Amino acid sequence: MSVSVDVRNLSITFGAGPTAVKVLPDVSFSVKPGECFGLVGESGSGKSTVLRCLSMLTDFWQGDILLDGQSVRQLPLIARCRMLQMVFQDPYGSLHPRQSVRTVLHEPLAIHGLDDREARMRRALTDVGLPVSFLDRFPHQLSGGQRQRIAIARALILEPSLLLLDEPTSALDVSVQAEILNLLQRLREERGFTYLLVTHDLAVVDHMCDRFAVMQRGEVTEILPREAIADNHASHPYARELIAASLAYEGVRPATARA
Ligand SMILES: Nc1ncnc2c1ncn2[C@@H]1O[C@H](COP(=O)(O)OP(=O)(O)OP(=O)(O)O)[C@@H](O)[C@H]1O
Repeated sequence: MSVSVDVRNLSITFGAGPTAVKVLPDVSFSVKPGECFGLVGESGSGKSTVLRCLSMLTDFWQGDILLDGQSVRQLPLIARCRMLQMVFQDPYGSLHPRQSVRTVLHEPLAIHGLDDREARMRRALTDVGLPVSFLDRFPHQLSGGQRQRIAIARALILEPSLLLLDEPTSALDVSVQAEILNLLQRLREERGFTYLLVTHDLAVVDHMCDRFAVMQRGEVTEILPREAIADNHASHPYARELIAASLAYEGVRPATARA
């Protein structure tokens, strides 16, 4: 269930002519199978854009993105969806208000022609710690944390190997954040998923990630192991500053301890 990720010389420009902006000039990093790799950095540094390029939600980039050595561009849509899934920041915006949980979970199974659909939907709900009776609920009948669990269940239902997590807890209150992070941690331990996790919060990196890249203005300034946070081992000035600010703010206690 694990997959490696190689991003090589990824670049993208939005717009054309005099208003064109090169948002990612040249990004490279690798993620090992089963690793949780964080992307952190200032707002607008291009973290979400990297995930969108990886998932081909944005497809006009240059460079190479390889999943287990295979170019993501060469993967047919169906195969790509089976290999990687994305969980977005906003559990309110990512679920259609008129679709029941059953519809949300059933749709990918039908598109991919998978059988045993009822059993798969029930298992997905159980996997994310929700009762199967939630199949008949609509988004407005769910709390923010429950919605995010449904978004995770939707991502899991096709049994992908790689999850792209775009600030999966930042729209949630602190105690719910810890629950969702613990859920993601448990799922990775059980299934061996590879995670690529975008976050603003170094406490989340400290809790979840094996390594992380610090981004600034579309560039990876430094790639560090999680252990570099506690005693601020970074050598790039921006990475050092970011970690120092985070340590000063809250001592980068694990997110679970803050709940
Ligand atoms: N479709 C687009 N068209 C034009 N500019 C875009 C587009 N998508 C992103 N950008 C720009 O690219 C830059 C990087 O955006 P991105 O969302 O990747 O940053 P981020 O690091 O994830 O930010 P945040 O932490 O605030 O979510 C921003 O300046 C943004 O305005």
